[in-house]
Amino acid sequence: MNSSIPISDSLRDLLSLVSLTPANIALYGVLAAALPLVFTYTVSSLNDGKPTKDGEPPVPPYWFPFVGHGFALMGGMDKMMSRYRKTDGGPGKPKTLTVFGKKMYLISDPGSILLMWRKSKSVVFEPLLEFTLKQLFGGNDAAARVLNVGSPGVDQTGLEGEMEWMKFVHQMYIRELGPSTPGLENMTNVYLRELNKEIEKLVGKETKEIDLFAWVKKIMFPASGRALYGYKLDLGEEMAYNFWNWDAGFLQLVKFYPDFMIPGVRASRDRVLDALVKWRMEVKDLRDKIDDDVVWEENFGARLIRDRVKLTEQVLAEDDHRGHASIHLSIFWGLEANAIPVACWTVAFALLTPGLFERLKAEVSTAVLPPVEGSSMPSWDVDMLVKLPLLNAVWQESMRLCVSSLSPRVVIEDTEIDGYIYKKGGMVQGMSPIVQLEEEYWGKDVLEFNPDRWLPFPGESASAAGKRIRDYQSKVRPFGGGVSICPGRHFAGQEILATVAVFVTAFEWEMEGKKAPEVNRDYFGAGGLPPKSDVRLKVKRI
Ligand code: HEM
Repeated sequence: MNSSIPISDSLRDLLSLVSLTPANIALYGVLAAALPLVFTYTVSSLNDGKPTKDGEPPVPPYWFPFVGHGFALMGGMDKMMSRYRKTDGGPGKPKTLTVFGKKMYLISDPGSILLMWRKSKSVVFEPLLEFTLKQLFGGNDAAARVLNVGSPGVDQTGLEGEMEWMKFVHQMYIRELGPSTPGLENMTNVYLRELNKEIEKLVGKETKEIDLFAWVKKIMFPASGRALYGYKLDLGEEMAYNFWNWDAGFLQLVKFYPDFMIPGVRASRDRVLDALVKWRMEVKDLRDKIDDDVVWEENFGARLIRDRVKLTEQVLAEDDHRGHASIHLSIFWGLEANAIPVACWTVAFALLTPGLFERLKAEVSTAVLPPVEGSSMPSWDVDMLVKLPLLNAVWQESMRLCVSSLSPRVVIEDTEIDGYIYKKGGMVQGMSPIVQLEEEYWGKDVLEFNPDRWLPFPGESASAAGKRIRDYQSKVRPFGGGVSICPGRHFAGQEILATVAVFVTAFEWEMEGKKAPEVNRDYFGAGGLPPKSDVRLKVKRI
């Protein structure tokens, strides 16, 4: 008899579950909503770690049908990858994500990223040009059309027979920004001259307290702007404010944030566009009066810009001011937005890493030349400067820690990379920032600034050191790769190395007890990363 009591109790429990009380209705609602999620998660977990039936990289488990990995992605690609990294027990396994029915492939093995760049006929950047131009640089349909002509993976209906603007521009990059070209040499010389002028304006013999990052930005923004765009573009304080205010919202623009969530970002970008409109109006009639052989002059700056202005005028209506300005803004952003933060970090580490300042000062003194007439600042043998091992090591290590460049591509034909199939229509992200900070490649001190890892270790043979350092170089790719690799990388290198040389040579610094700030990694994928805080130092001219 005793045993009947529990049976009737459980029956009562069961009946109470099926009776339709409001509490039960709510419970069933929750269960009904959870069921598809649990089902999706269970099925996707069963396939975890295996290639898909089409041979694509494995799909990590996810909960939400259709939304797929969308929510996880919103939490940040870096956090997502570090979770997968833990589950995989090692680095470098590629992943297929599904996001609102679309495929996104994440590649985080350095060798596979390189292979992906080499497949430049079927894995291309061009289908993203229109999005980039409109969403980030404020371009219009007419300007997007210009970039789309001849672009692989972009429907060419209605574009046949028009000029392939991007093709010409890529040729110009090689001609004007390539190593040892007169274009590059002149830009670097102008940059150094303008850097010196800005410094002479701002620093004297009396000691001054500064915020290091803000101060380096203030000096470099007009100097590098003039090296590319000449003297007629407004590079004053308001322009700088608008530029950095817009740049700070860059990731949110990529994610289509509305204006109320990023107040002032689009408005600041429009002010920068206005400045470019004003500049073009002022200089455009001079373009045919300047000899083709002139590599740099004050109106257009570098010949590259003069040639881009001429080319753009062949394909856009003369009065499409926004169209012209947005195309000119893209290279202006490339120039300022990445190189300046990287230079700030390189200077900060050079000054604030114990013992480094004196070593660097001694090394760069071998490339110093007497000041040019009319200047109180040293000048430089740039060819020597760019070969200095410690200076380069400091730059490489700063980029490893402080640049977060993704390399987005679209698959336009099914493509095999390292044994996996990447399907047409999918988007690919080369996850170089993950490689740069992977403990298995760099060791326990992966997050520490250690320029000496880029130099031969004590007792290491030259060939072993060369091999190790080449291997390291293959794991730091801040400039992307393949045919869309950053064309400004040689100028960036020269300008950053020269800036560090000037900053360790021409000033007396008071930096007792100060440390380089922490890197703000919330900006994953944004290029040159900002610091979490500024650092106050005292400085005066020697
Ligand atoms: C440290 C500084 C810099 C970094 C980290 C950087 C990074 C990058 C990256 C990651 C890309 C995309 C590459 C890819 O898709 O694989 C890129 C493209 C580009 N960069 Fe840079 N960049 C820097 C400096 C510069 C400078 C100084 C200029 C101008 C002189 C410049 C102009 C450009 C342009 C025009 C593109 C687009 C290329 C195209 O149309 O295919 N960049 N940069």
